[in-house]
Amino acid sequence: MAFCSPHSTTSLRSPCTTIPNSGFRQNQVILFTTRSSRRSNTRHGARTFQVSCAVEQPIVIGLAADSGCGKSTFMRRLTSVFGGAAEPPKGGNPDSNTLISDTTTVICLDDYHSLDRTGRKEKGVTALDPKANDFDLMYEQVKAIKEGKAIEKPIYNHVTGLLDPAELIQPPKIFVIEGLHPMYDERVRELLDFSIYLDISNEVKFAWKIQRDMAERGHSLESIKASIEARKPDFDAFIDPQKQYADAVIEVLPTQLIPDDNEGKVLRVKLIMKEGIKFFNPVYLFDEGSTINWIPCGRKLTCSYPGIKFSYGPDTYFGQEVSVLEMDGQFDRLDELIYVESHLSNLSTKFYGEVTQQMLKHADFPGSNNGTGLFQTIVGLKIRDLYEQIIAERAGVPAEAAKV
Ligand SMILES: Nc1ncnc2c1ncn2[C@@H]1O[C@H](COP(=O)(O)OP(=O)(O)OP(=O)(O)O)[C@@H](O)[C@H]1O
Ligand SMILES: O=C(CO)[C@H](O)[C@H](O)COP(=O)(O)O
Repeated sequence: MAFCSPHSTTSLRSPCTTIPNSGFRQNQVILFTTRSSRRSNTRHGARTFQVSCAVEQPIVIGLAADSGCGKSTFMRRLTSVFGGAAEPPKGGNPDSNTLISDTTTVICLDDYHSLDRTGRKEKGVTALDPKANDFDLMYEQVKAIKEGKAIEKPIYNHVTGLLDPAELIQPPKIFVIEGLHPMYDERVRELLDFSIYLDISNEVKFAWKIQRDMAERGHSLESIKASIEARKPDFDAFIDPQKQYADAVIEVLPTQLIPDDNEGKVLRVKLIMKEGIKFFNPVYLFDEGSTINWIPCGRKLTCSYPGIKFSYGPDTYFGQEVSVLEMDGQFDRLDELIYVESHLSNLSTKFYGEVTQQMLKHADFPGSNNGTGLFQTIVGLKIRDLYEQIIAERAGVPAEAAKV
């Protein structure tokens, strides 16, 4: 398919020629960004220009969390709810951080690091520091995607620690920005149709990091501790405060079912859902708005020590009204989750048992036997529902007609 002529003559990667299998439609707006220097650890000459005029307007979802806190796992669950597998852009940089499926494109905001690894070291800043990130470009490009324009997004290469040449990102139906700062910059925050924060307590983060970085990456216990400690001041200053802006927060804490537990294997997980968000109806247990404690273990749910406890009720979070659903403990048999599912309402499922089916499908993902997997799956379903309602509203048709 051929592109129209750009309004600017900046030298680009074939902006006006045929790109096979690009999926571009005629009359689509394409916003390109170029940078004159790739080697530099700061960005120079970033520019954008428009090619023609256009069409589809994606919904934009923000997912914030610290590194190693389950963003990728969550994204795999979300993509699966829409069907189809998510893959890096075909034929592109093998170290791309982007994942594309039929419906969703997930970009990692690490790609907006303005300082590479050496640059951060020289300046004595961490990747969590806003000074190491280009929020102007992030805003400009998320806005462009939201307007249905394609972008040339930079790539931060986690293997080399360098800023790689940009990759072409086309507007999908659902555009997810995941990373350290999706809700940090007010301009970017305003573009989000829905936002999620994964709030992993220090104890649990430490346990997960040890599990991954010691077992899979050969790091020592001391180096893991040191890395967590080194990040903590900037995490507290720049990442953690974003949770007040999230429409849904998944908070992961040590269990209260085992006194003084320090293993971090059994988890207490809270799904904190803001009230009054358009197209988002919080999930509830038994009776909307009531306060409920429920121990489902018994004839219909097999539970070994320490058991499972659910709680649900209204609360406030950063001064805002929320509903909180909590699960402490873990499932012995995932197929029995259907019993729990049948007591939850407003799940936005398309058929009875869809939550259980999704969980069984990804039983090998981290957290599938506890509230992290359950609540990530539920939030995935809520995002699908939100998308369908937004599309229906735009088209002026009933939500049923916009089902994916
Ligand atoms: N729900 C969970 N239960 C137990 N462990 C988990 C869970 N989620 C993530 N982990 C652990 O944390 C590791 C990192 O998870 P994941 O890759 O999803 O996080 P991430 O935020 O995308 O990380 P990064 O930003 O470093 O790429 C996993 O390999 C696993 O060890
Ligand atoms: O906080 C992070 C988000 O993933 C990373 O540490 C940051 O992107 C820097 O990456 P690297 O350690 O590969 O240089």
